[in-house]
This record gives sequence, C-alpha cells and structure tokens, in this order.
Amino acid sequence: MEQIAVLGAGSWGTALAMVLADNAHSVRLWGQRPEQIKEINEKRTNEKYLPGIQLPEGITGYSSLSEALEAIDTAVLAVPTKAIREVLRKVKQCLRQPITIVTVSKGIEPDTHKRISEIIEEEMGTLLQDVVVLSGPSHAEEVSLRHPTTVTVSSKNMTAAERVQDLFMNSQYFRVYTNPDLIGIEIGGALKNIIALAAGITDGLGYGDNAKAALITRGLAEIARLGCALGANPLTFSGLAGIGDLIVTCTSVHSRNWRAGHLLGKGNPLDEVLQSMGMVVEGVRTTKAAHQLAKKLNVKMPITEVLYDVLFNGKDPKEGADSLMARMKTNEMEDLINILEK
Ligand SMILES: NC(=O)C1=CN([C@@H]2O[C@H](COP(=O)(O)OP(=O)(O)OC[C@H]3O[C@@H](n4cnc5c(N)ncnc54)[C@H](OP(=O)(O)O)[C@@H]3O)[C@@H](O)[C@H]2O)C=CC1
Ligand SMILES: O=C(CO)COP(=O)(O)O
Repeated sequence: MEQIAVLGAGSWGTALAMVLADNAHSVRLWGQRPEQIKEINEKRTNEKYLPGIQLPEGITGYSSLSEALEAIDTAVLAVPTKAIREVLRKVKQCLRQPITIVTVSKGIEPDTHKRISEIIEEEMGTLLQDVVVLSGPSHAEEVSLRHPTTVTVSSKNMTAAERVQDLFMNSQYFRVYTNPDLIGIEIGGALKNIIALAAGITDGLGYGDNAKAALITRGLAEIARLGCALGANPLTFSGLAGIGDLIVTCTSVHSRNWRAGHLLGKGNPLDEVLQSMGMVVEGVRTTKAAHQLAKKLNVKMPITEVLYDVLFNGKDPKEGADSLMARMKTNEMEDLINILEK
C-alpha cells in the first residue's frame, strides 16, 4: 500500500483516485476549491464531476497542496493542459524531495508544441524522479461505475512505467498495459480529441455512421502522419492510445469533445458551447497546436485544417464537411506505404 497524491479533483482525477483506493492505496485528492473538498470528505461525493457516485473511504480530500504532497513519492497530475504549468510551479514550492509524476492529461501546448511529459520535465527540473504517461479509452464516468476499462502507460524509464502499471492495475475493472513509445502514446491521446470534435460536428449536422467511420479512419491516418513525423512508432496508433481512444471519444455521449462538436454542428457559437460544457474540452486548444505543427513539419492534416477554420476562422461547419469531400482524389494507403518504406 502506498500514499499517492492525485492533483485535480475533476472527473478524471476523481475516477483515478477511486481506482487507486480500490487497490488499497491511501489517496490524497487535491482540489483548489475548499467547498468541494469539504463535500468529498463529509458527503463522500463529487457531484459536479461524477454525479451519483459514492467515493471509497481510501480517498481523503485536501485543499492544501503542501499537505497533499507531504512525504509522497508519486503524484497523479489530472488538471486540464492549460493549467499544468501553473499547478507544477505551485507543486515545486511544496516539495523537499523529487517525485514521480503520472500525467493523465491529453493535449499539446500551442506555440511551444510540447507534449505534456516535456512540459513536466521542463517545469520540474531536478524535483522530477520520473514522468509516466497514462492514456487510453477511458471515460471517467464509466471508470467510476467500475466498468471494464483498458489503458496504457509509458515512460522514458519503463521500470517507472511498470511500477505505475502495478499501482493502477485492478483485475476486476482496470487493466493497464505498457508501451515504450512515449511519443506515440502522448500524440494519440492528444490528437484524438480533434477528430472527436469533428465527429460531433458531423453528428450535429445530421450525418450518419458512414461519415463517422470515415472520420475515425481518415482521422487515424492524419494522427499517425503527424505522430510519425514527430518520431512515434506507427504501430502504436493501432493500440489503445490510438484507435482505441479514437473510437471511444468519437462514439460516446460521455465525450466532452464529441458533445462540444455536436453543439457546434447544430449551429451554436464556440464561446457559448465552451461556456455551457462546465468541463474541459481539450480538442480546441490541441487543434491550434496541431495546426501549427502540421504547417511547421509539412504534414497533411485535412480534417485538422478544416476544424481549425471552423473553430477559429468562422467557417460554416457544413461547408467544412463539404470541402473535405471535394478534395483531390488520392490513394488511401499512400502515406502508410511511405512510412513503412522509411
Ligand atoms: N474525463 C475523462 O474521462 C478523461 C479526461 N482525461 C484528461 O484529463 C485531464 C483533466 O480532465 P478532467 O478531469 O476530465 O477535467 P474536468 O473539467 O472534469 O476537471 C478539471 C479539474 O481541474 C481543476 N483545475 C482547472 N484549472 C485548475 C487550476 N488552474 N489549478 C488547479 N486546478 C485546476 C478543476 O478545478 P475546479 O473544479 O475548481 O475548476 C477540476 O478539478 C484533461 O486533459 C482530459 O483530457 C483523460 C482521460 C479521461
Ligand atoms: O479522453 C477521454 C476518454 O478516453 C475523455 O474524452 P473527453 O475529454 O472528450 O471527454
């Protein structure tokens, strides 16, 4: 049994805290709002993020970050990507010893184009023992119901990844694999949110399963193109953090990215959609980063390009979908052949 801090008491941080508590670990769940922590400790609920769920006794809520981090070896970082640098700067001030950070957030930073593990390395410096990425098809709502779920962990140090695999592995409902392709795991998890937004839009426009299957398949092709240009192993995209997460996010009403896309497809403006969600929609920020990266690396990402115009340049979603269908004819396998020949 270990003492583990989970930083971020949103849907994913709370669901992962439940997995760790079910595995008999003692979990310190840190959140920035004292009234939410009071609810967690007194009512054993987190109604805003996981309505109707009873939290196990092994979770204790903390509103003091230094108390949550006192004498711990491992912290799970579960805040939206745009808050990561701010939270890590506070974490550093509280630490006296290097720790292992398990990152579960999905995104790429606009402008720097850094993956989350790279941001953590940069911010933490010598106070970082190891960084381990946990990713895969895993809606918090279903994990909190203890429905069967599979994820993958990766790290530059696979011994650290295996330790995190052991911490989270629960033979009843949470199965954890390892994969040494850190870049592929992070890129798959980040970019699937772009495609989920697009899938929500086509559903909002009233298109059917053919359009959805096309987006998932061609979305995977452009995720793999960018991932491979960044050094990922193409096989990773056929795994849990690739096609697995793409399927779960593009086809589930639990997905905030899909839901936001659905509202956009119905004609609602982006700012109103984001305000109405009440939870993070990572795909919007990641679309900006991927659009920049695709230009920089000269990688074709037609779905990302069109979504960028819909989100940031006022393009009509229906015109966006039409423009994807009107593209020049091409060979479906061209890019795969190029990748395999390299
Ligand atoms: N939900 C899911 O099913 C999954 C989510 N993820 C990823 O996990 C990450 C977190 O997502 P999720 O938990 O769903 O997001 P939510 O929107 O459900 O919760 C976000 C949490 O982060 C906190 N937070 C936001 N900004 C700050 C800040 N500046 N300082 C401290 N805390 C902050 C929020 O606090 P407050 O309530 O006070 O605003 C809240 O507790 C995302 O990158 C997401 O892509 C990955 C897999 C599954
Ligand atoms: O990453 C997720 C499932 O694996 C959650 O997706 P959303 O952020 O779209 O809800």
